[in-house]
Amino acid sequence: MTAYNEDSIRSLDWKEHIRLRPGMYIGKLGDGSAYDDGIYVLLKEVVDNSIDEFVMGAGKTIEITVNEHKVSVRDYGRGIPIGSVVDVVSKINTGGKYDSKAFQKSVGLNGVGTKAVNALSTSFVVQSYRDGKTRIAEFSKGELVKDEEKTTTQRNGTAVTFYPDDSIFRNYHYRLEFVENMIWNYVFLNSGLTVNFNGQKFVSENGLKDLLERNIDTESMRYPIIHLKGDDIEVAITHGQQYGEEYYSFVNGQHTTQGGTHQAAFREAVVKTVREFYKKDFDASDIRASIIGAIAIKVQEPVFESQTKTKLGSQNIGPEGPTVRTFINDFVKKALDDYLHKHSDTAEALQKRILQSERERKDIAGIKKLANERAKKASLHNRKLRDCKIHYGENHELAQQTTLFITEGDSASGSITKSRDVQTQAVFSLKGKPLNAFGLTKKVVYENEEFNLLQHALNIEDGLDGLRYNNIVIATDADVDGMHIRLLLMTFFLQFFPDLVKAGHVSILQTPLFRVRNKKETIYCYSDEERQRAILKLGGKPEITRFKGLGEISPEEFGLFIGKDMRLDPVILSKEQKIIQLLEYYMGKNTPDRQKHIVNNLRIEVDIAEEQKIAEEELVA
Ligand SMILES: Nc1ncnc2c1ncn2[C@@H]1O[C@H](COP(=O)(O)OP(=O)(O)OP(=O)(O)O)[C@@H](O)[C@H]1O
Repeated sequence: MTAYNEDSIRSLDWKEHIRLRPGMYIGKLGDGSAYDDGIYVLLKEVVDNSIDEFVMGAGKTIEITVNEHKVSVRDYGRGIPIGSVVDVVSKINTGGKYDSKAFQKSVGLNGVGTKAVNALSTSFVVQSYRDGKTRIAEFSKGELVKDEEKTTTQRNGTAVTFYPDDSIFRNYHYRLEFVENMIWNYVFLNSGLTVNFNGQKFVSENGLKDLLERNIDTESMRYPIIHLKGDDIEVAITHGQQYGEEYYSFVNGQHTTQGGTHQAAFREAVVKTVREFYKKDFDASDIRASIIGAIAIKVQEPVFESQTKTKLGSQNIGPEGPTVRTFINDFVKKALDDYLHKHSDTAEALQKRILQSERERKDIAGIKKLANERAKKASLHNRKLRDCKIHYGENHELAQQTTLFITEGDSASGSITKSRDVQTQAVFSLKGKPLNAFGLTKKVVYENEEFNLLQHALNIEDGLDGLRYNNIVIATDADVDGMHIRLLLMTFFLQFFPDLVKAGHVSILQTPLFRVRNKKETIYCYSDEERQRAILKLGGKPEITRFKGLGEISPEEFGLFIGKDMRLDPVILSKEQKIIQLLEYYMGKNTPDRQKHIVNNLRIEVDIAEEQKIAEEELVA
């Protein structure tokens, strides 16, 4: 046993602590391929401060520039008081928001945000402009390297520029699609605010109504968006054509991607109000089918269930307020009921939609029952699924990391099974190519054994609430067959579970194309460019191996690619994307260049194009 005495006791200074336990401050590390990776939290911590200035009535415009590795934010707020510029970003629990009433409905008043960004950046520069004076302070990993004060003619405000530390965020790069989404959410939730992001102007007049319009296929809407606003609450609702429900929820401007008490109350309140309005005891699932809703509320001292603040746990609106549930229910009941009374066309369309869902549900009730019995039996000895121990949604610090790999072929699934982390990583093995689900109805999800078991493994039959894994990772070979399986799986998800894709749960596993090594070092390369860099780096004549399929990679080696340095390519739907058209285009029967289309629209162009090229070369050879 090692000695335990005074010398064993250490006291970390603030930056050491943040760098030792970054997860405590900013959640997941990761390379930026998931929307909830830490590098986006860094960005948010800085922008949130500028938003607070806007909320205080200072500075209607915020300028944000993000490239793959660097973030700059300039606001025209009041500017950090010149004498405090260094302290507010480098002394823990230092801030100007503790006593202010104006900030009571903010997401965090801990005085921690910028310090975390500072400590986790190789370079962090903060500059305040205030009444003719400016002070600029520069840090590296939290260490002050420069501090200068001079006069200025620039407008008041604050500018922050930082580069996340790539020894902590390995191989990271900002995905601009994710950042763009964040920016949109900021402007939807702050009317009157203009954000200039990478030279483009973002502004919203109609808040959550604009949000829904941006996120859904407006042509498929069953009736015009219902948009209701009250004190500290705003909601928007419509019904589309897609399977599943889709919600966007916010608390004090924070996007609660995992929902929470407010979202649950909203779902409940809509059902209740609708039933009362039509005086019919509709099945809740028929009212909710294809619903697309958004809700934003303000709460005093909100309580979150996770440290990344993605799930609201608050039971009450504030220390003296009503419960979240009562508050939302009262508002929806009155406002939605009023609205339906005043808009009979909408009321009619809504009822029609509910009745249609009811018919569809009854149509497949028989087969559903059978399939569920089958799945129950199968899950007792479900050979397709090798489960992990922890699941998403459980109150466990590793719940965010839960991952289901969907693989094809015995060798690949064997490798993953052997090298995975049994705590958080599960494997679902497909037997050959899945069915092309394009154009089929939900019935097939029950009829087709593979789909049925997959649906049960994920536990998403009745919506995403019970989802068992945060990340659903398609892990197929990078050849033509593997690509085809990928497309088929994406078709399945896009068609029947678009909410899963939109919520950012689905991605594709990148595996290295090459291994470059000498006696001392091994570098795995995911592109030709990386291979060239590796050869330069190692010098001499390193050994170069091309990996052709997942099956060729040994389990030991595979462990490296699904561990800490796992690279994922998220499946992202862009705003212009209409799922139905998209599927028609590339999974329909008569479209010769559909592959090109999916490539562009799913934003994984580089990889597919590259893999396609390689696969074609291989076929020729
Ligand atoms: N853009 C800004 N304009 C004006 N003041 C700022 C700006 N950015 C930071 N500050 C000041 O620095 C303080 C510390 O900011 P920091 O982000 O570290 O913590 P916080 O916002 O107080 O709390 P949280 O931990 O929730 O982020 C703020 O309270 C504010 O007084």
